[in-house]
Amino acid sequence: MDKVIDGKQIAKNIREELKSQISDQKAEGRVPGLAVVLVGDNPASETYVGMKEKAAEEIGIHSELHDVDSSISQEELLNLVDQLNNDNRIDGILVQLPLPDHIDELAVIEAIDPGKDVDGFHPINTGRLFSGQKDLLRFDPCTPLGIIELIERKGVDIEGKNAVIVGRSNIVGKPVAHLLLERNATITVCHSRTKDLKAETLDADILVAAVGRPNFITGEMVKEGACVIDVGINRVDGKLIGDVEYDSAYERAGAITPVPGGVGPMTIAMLMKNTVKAREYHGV
Ligand SMILES: Nc1nc(=O)c2c([nH]1)NC[C@@H]1CN(c3ccc(C(=O)N[C@@H](CCC(=O)O)C(=O)O)cc3)C=[N+]21
Repeated sequence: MDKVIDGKQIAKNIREELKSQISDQKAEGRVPGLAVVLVGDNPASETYVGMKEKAAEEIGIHSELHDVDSSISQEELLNLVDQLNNDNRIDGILVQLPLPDHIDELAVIEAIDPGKDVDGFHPINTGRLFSGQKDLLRFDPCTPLGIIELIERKGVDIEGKNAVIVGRSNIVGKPVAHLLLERNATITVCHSRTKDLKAETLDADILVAAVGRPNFITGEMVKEGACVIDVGINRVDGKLIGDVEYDSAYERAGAITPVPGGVGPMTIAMLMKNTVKAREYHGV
């Protein structure tokens, strides 16, 4: 089988699966609704938000963009979130990050109704993930969820494997560690103070690179046959470069995600999945 994990294709398959669920929801009386809040005019954010809207519309999710000026006050933004919390047509709320410096990101995230937090960033949702709560409604963050889907749909078994995560961010490193742990991997989380990074990564059956540094993980740091997931999206001279030096890592890996076309499209597919899940929870 091909070593390359085709995130673009897998994301497309998932969107197809969601499409039929959404048409059932429509027949039931209401399609899912997603509100995307974009503050200011960061070009990267505009691109991502555009991709999210396009994906939503394509599969029949009602999506609405709330594009507000960067001068919006924190209070006004919290009011907008509150208005969306109380809007029955809206199942999912996404506030595109990063936010301008004068706004307290955490305060905005905490203002989102946890039942509409399709990003999975609210402390209720991260708390339920970190405590292994499976019975109550829980939204897991989209990029980590996409990583798990890529691994599983490639047919790589997670149970009992050594999973090494490089990077400890709240949006990728920490949550993906918990998702892997929940599937009985043995996890190691590495970061800038890790003493011997190469020794750790060479032990990885599953290696997740989420550091935000172009070509940081080289082939000689990859264990023979490992499943390598590259979460990096670094723009270098107008080109997208991952955190993994692809060519050298490809030689050693058993499976590997490209950048672009790996994790990125899955993040968006999982946002759609969480929105459909939110609609299921809210009912008609
Ligand atoms: N509240 C919030 N939720 C997010 O999920 C969120 C966010 N804020 N802020 C920014 C990051 C980044 N992010 C990406 C989504 C898709 C691609 C993606 O599809 N990338 C394509 C390439 C796209 C291109 O060419 O630029 C790929 O990797 O193939 C990348 C990055 C979501 N984020």
